[in-house]
Amino acid sequence: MILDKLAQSTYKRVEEEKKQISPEEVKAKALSMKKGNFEFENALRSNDITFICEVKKASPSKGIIAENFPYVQIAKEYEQAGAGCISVLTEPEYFKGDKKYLKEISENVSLPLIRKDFVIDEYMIYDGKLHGASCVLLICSLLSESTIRNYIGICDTLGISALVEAHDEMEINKAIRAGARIIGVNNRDLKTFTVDISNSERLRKLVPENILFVAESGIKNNGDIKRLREAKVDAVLIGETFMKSENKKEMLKELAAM
Ligand SMILES: O=P(O)(O)OC[C@@H](O)[C@@H](O)c1c[nH]c2ccccc12
Repeated sequence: MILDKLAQSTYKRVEEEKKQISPEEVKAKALSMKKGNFEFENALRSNDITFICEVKKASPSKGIIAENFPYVQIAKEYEQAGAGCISVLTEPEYFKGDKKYLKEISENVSLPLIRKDFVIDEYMIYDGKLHGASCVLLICSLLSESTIRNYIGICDTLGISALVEAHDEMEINKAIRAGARIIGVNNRDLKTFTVDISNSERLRKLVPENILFVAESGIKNNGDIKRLREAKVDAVLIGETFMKSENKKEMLKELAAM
């Protein structure tokens, strides 16, 4: 399965990173920064659906999505278009992401940013904070319930949020028990790569209203947004549809239309 490969390669990457900057140093540096104000989750609490727009060059399911990849400019366009938050892929091998994209984008836009990566070590949370993240992704199928709870605690000390990603009913319950304040449902099945928006519609019903809910992946048009609005999701996470669109402002307007 692709997630196993991703986890393995991430593990190796983090071991290399620890040789450059030790875990103690990354932690101390992150803790010495100004504590965040949970900007990411606050942005999701607005009345209407919040758009989390993703900066993504490639993916295992689609290969290269954007040959031309002016990441800072893309992030600025998202900000001007009216996005609520931005997701930045930092996984280098399968998504062609980079931590420097996150850092540079944080220096050029003021929207809350999520570090989109496969967090398997607390090192990545502290390092995410150092690179300007207001949120990290915690994937249920990669982490135990107690680890998720522990990582949310680390995020709390830094004033950043955790988006806990679930695929099915069991993982939703795991996320709730672990104390998630934001749960994301990936509409893409990572075994088959097929997408189905009804996954979000179905699982939304299992999540209490006080927990923020994000529908992720495979969102293409205004009809999809209408369905998800009706299902009472708080936010949508959209990558490919925006990355492939020439005019991101027009695209967001079209998607958001009531
Ligand atoms: O490009 P899409 O289909 O709009 O999907 C965006 C986002 O949901 C997807 O990139 C994603 C969802 N969960 C992830 C976990 C890791 C990496 C990437 C993802």
